[in-house]
Amino acid sequence: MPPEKHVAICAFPFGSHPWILANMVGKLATAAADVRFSFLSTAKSNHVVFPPPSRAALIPSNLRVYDVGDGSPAGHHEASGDPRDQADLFLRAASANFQASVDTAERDAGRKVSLLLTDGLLTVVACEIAEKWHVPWVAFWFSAPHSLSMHVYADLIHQLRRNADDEEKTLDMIPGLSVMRMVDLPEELVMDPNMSVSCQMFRNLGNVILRAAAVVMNSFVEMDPEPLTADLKSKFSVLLHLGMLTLTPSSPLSLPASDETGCLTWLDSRGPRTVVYISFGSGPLSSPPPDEIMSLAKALESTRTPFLWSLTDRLKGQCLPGGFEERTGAHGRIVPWAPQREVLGHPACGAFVTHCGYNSVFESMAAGVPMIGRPVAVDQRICGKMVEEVWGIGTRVEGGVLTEGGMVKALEAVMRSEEGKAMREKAGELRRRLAEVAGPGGRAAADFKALVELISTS
Ligand SMILES: O=c1ccn([C@@H]2O[C@H](COP(=O)(O)OP(=O)(O)O[C@H]3O[C@H](CO)[C@@H](O)[C@H](O)[C@H]3O)[C@@H](O)[C@H]2O)c(=O)[nH]1
Repeated sequence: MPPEKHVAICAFPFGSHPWILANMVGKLATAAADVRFSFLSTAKSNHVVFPPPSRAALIPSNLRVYDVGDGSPAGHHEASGDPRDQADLFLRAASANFQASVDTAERDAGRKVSLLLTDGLLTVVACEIAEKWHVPWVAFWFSAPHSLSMHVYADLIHQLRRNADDEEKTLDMIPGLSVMRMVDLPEELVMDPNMSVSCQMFRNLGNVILRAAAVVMNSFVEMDPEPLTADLKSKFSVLLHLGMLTLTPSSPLSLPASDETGCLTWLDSRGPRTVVYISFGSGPLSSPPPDEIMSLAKALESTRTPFLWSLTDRLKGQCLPGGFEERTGAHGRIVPWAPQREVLGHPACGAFVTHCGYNSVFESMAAGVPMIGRPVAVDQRICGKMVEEVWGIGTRVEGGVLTEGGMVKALEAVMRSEEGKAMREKAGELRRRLAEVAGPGGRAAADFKALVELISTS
């Protein structure tokens, strides 16, 4: 007999988003074995997240993966160039492309879709499809809860933000956000909505997401400021907190954690808390400009700080000073991809230079490692601010950009000073707290059960 329920999952196929969604869906498919799940993303993203044949074998049997068009014009192999243009092309065609793939998925399953599960960034598209098909939809919010709140209050923010002088105004009219300023707003919220399809969609997101049957947060209710959580709870029909989806026990579909690049073995040979780990996330939009990468490299070389750097071959070729790898080979290592969670959890890891992506910040916190933040885009200013000003577990680089002098100071402060010791102690306290709330008795475990129930009965 075919499974009774059929959940279609719409992925936003950029950066870490499809990985985290796939990890979550892997867990849901295991927990709700009689529900059919159809995971829809671009061929390029599916090929990375579910590469054949080895990882494909790990996919639960009730989960099928379908390719959707990436929006590139007919005749082009795939959208190319600026990642923002790729996102725009994808979003422009997303509604039609998802609907076409769902038709195939429904034919394969012999069942109509009963629920749509979507990345929160696809809110406008998902709402349009779900309302057309008369099915409920659930949105996953993978970023900081603060940024969701900013989207929900976008109209109010836009009324109050009239000119450049307003940039330093705090957002104290929004519950739980009094520490944030206008200038910390995610850029997709402040971009001119007439610029592109994605700008329009992101600008409308906050109003439309209120119509979701449920919103699932990638955070722990116990870790978020109470006024913020209480306010969001009052706005949504159902608000669930599944904890950091990359932290809680992984499904077979979590990000690759194997140590193919030998990072952990290399760390084994280093002293406790001596190595600085560097990564600017999983997508090209989050990398600082080449001259800043160059300045960071110079600071690592001049201070002889042991380092492990996750840096793509392209950036390595473009941005490092000539002969850098040869000169620093005795104390540094560059790899194209690192098993980040394991690296941060290694005793040799003393600090993390990060773009302050939401997952990276929480992975560092879960490992008790202090951070040096260089926020680059989207929600990273918010996360950087939390790290430095609210949690006290790191510092942002001087002037907001990487310079050799600023980086030397930051390394000294975090790796070797009393200030750095205090940051590490606070990070250690948060690590213990996170371990407690992520456990089987925590709220995240109860909310996961509630989501499985919702999926199985909607
Ligand atoms: O060598 C590497 C590099 C990255 N990662 C993993 O990749 C993920 C990166 O996630 P995140 O830190 O959130 O960065 P982005 O991939 O850049 O994430 C995008 O999506 C996030 C969630 O919406 C936002 O917070 C960020 O600002 C946005 O850039 C983390 O789980 C890392 O552990 C590795 O495992 N190895």
